[in-house]
This record gives sequence, C-alpha cells and structure tokens, in this order.
Amino acid sequence: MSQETTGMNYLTMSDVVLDDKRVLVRVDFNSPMDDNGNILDDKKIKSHLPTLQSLEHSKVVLLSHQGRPGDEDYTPLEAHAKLATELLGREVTYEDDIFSSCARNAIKSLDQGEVLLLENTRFNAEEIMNRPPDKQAKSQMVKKLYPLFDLFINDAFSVSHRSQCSVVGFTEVLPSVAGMLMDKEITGLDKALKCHEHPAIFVLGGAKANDSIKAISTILKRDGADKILTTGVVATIFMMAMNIDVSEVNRKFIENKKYIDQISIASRLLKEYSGKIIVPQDVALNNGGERQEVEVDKIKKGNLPIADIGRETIENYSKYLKEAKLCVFHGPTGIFELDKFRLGTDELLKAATQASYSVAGGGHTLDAIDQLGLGSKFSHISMGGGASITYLSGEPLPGITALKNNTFRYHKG
Ligand SMILES: Nc1ncnc2c1ncn2[C@@H]1O[C@H](COP(=O)(O)OP(=O)(O)OP(=O)(O)O)[C@@H](O)[C@H]1O
Ligand SMILES: O=C(O)[C@H](O)COP(=O)(O)O
Repeated sequence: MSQETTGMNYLTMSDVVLDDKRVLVRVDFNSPMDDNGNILDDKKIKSHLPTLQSLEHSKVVLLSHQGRPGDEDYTPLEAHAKLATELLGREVTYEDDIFSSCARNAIKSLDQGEVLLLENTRFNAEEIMNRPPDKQAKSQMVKKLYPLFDLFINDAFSVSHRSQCSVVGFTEVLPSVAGMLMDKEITGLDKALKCHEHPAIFVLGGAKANDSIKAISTILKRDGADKILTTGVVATIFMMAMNIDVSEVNRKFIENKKYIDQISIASRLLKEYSGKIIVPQDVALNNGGERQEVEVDKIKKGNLPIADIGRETIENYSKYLKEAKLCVFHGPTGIFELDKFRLGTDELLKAATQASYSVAGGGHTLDAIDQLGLGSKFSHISMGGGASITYLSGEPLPGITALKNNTFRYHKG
C-alpha cells in the first residue's frame, strides 16, 4: 500500500498478484505528432516501461487517448503500438477499435505475456464527457470491457485530472491499483506539495490556459504560492484582464481558443490576490518571423502575435527564481518551437533549476528541458502538465480518488 500522504491510500502493483491475470492498463501515450502521424517524442511511452515490464507474465490490454477531437494530433494509435513494440522489446499489437466484438475477441484470445493496445479512447464520444465515476461505469466502454479483466491499473497520472471513462470508470467495477509511474509521480509531487519553505514560485504558461487559471485559483486559496509568474497564453489572458490592449490578432487568438470567459476569472484573481500574480512587462512579438520586443502597453501598435515574454520580464522573473525554495514550472513561455521565440523558455527553465526543490511538468515543457539537457537538474519531472499543477494546487485528482475509493471497496481486509 502507498504511504499515507495527502490523505490518499491506494494500492500499488506490489500489493496484488499479477501473473496469469487479465490486466487492463490505462496509460497515457498522448504524444506530440507531426502532420504525417509520426510520433515526435517517445518520452510519454517510455515512461510506462517499468509498469509494462512488470506485467510480462500477465495478459495485458492498454488504453490510451491521443489529442483532442478536432485537433491535428487527434490520431489513431497504430504508430504508438509500433513505437511501444520497439521500446518494450516485445510485440504490442494494435487493435483499431475499443470495444467492438472484434476488439473483445482479440482481448479474449490473448496469451500470457501478450500486449494489446486498443484504439484512441477519445474516438468514443462518452470518453470525453467528464462525469462522476458511477456514471462512467455505466458507459458502453466500461460495460463492454470490464468483464474481460481481473484487474485495472491506472498508470496515467497525466490524465488523472480528467474524470473520463477510461480513467475513473473501471475503478468502480474492477479491483484497481496504481501503476509504477503513477506511484512515482505522486511520491515526487508530494514532496513539493508538502514543502513549506518559502518563497514558493510557480511559472505558469503554455497554451492550456483554462487548466492553469483553475489551478492558480486553488493554489492561491490554499496559500500555496508566494508568486505566480504568468507567461505564454496564460499571461495574455491576465494582460487582457488588466485592460492592456493586446491588439486584434491576440484577442482573436484568445477568442478562437475559447478562453474569453477566462478573462473575468483572471480579473477576479488579480483583485482577490493582489501582488501575488505577476504579469509580463514586455513581450516579444512575431514580426515576420523576427523577434520584436515591446513594452506591453505598446503591443496594440503593430497588431502582431505575441510569441514570447520579453527580456525585461525574463530578467525580472529570473530574480524571483534565484530566491525560490520551491519552483514549479509548467508550460513554455512562448512559441519555443521557433528558435527566435524560445529565449524566455530557455532562460527561465535554467533559472528554475536553482530552487531547492524544482518540479517541471507538461509534454512541451519536457521537450524544451530535453533540448537544454536539464533533465537531471530538476528534482522531479512530471509527465503531466495540467495534472501536475492540479495536484500541486491541492485539489484531489479524480483518477487518484477513484483508486483510493477502490481500495476500500475491493481490498478492505
Ligand atoms: N504566447 C503564445 N501564443 C501561442 N502559443 C503559445 C504561446 N506560448 C506558448 N505557446 C504554445 O503552447 C504550447 C505548449 O503549451 P501546453 O499548455 O500544451 O504545455 P505542455 O508543457 O505541453 O503541457 P501539457 O502537457 O499540459 O499540454 C506550445 O506549443 C507553445 O508553442
Ligand atoms: O498531455 C496531457 O497533459 C495529457 O495527456 C492530458 O491531455 P488533455 O489535456 O487533452 O486531457
């Protein structure tokens, strides 16, 4: 059983018999993809290898999502099965369905030691409806699949902040335990959550601004941070909340991302937690591929997209980070995929490693860390972006709560 940490008590793989069992494992293979459906980074898949290696005498079926409906990286999982085969050194068969009779027959015919990857869970409409576990347990996916298994393992920490079918549904109807990656993530993040040293600084950027803004609210409510340094799209929303004219092109960008409702939330947070949330003083605009640095009150002039934080902001934020005892970094500060706009991400990541305890999370963030060779300099690297900041905000993650509740339901004695 796991350590009693944040009040969570869940079982791990060492608490149950795995050999000869029919095991359903929720992994998170969601990876950056190019336009031809190739996987650009194997970290997410690699991170599950310890769990998969420990299941070599079980019949193993894997569930994962990839992308979100409508996005370009919303793809089938065939390439993931191929890459997992290479990395694991054992065949991971791909089934292009989730719970059809074909898929169920393939599951039934698995032998000990075989691994089967089902299709992208988000191809099923019920998956992405965030609903409570008891409702998810009645979904077609869960009803059709669960009778074929003895055990459910949730190894997908990085999606455990979503109350989706494949994350919380099976824990209602099958004995369930945490996978090795899940346990490692919780242990690493708990150290940060329980670190009461100050200053505690969060650097929050990237594109999934709604997740970050929700986390900011919870973090500040529990007094979990001395400063929140905003960057990326999160910063654009806070600038708009401060009535800074970010120009038409950036307003449109926020509108297209469906983040307009986040502006009033940001505005409330700025009032409620005065002085805690820091907004960039300058930004780098993308002027035909060139970096054009301007003070934020000059953004309106050019109608050019914001693509990074500016040098003054980098310097100012670095000062906060030099003093930090705890630093949590989530999301690039700008469009770091373009060389001209990775300065903020690179400099602040380097500065973040100086904190006594440093945590970084998120797919793109980890990419940037890899490119800088900074992996070993962080105290904990989390595969989850949204999941790690939600966890560090102190809010329970539905996937972990579901494991805890399962312990009481199935393993009382
Ligand atoms: N100002 C900006 N405008 C547009 N895109 C931005 C901006 N700042 C950052 N981005 C983009 O944000 C993306 C990464 O954001 P995201 O929130 O997905 O981070 P992450 O580290 O991958 O975390 P997660 O794993 O939660 O997705 C990058 O592709 C980057 O180009
Ligand atoms: O990349 C992630 O953070 C996880 O795979 C979760 O993906 P989501 O934000 O689309 O739910």
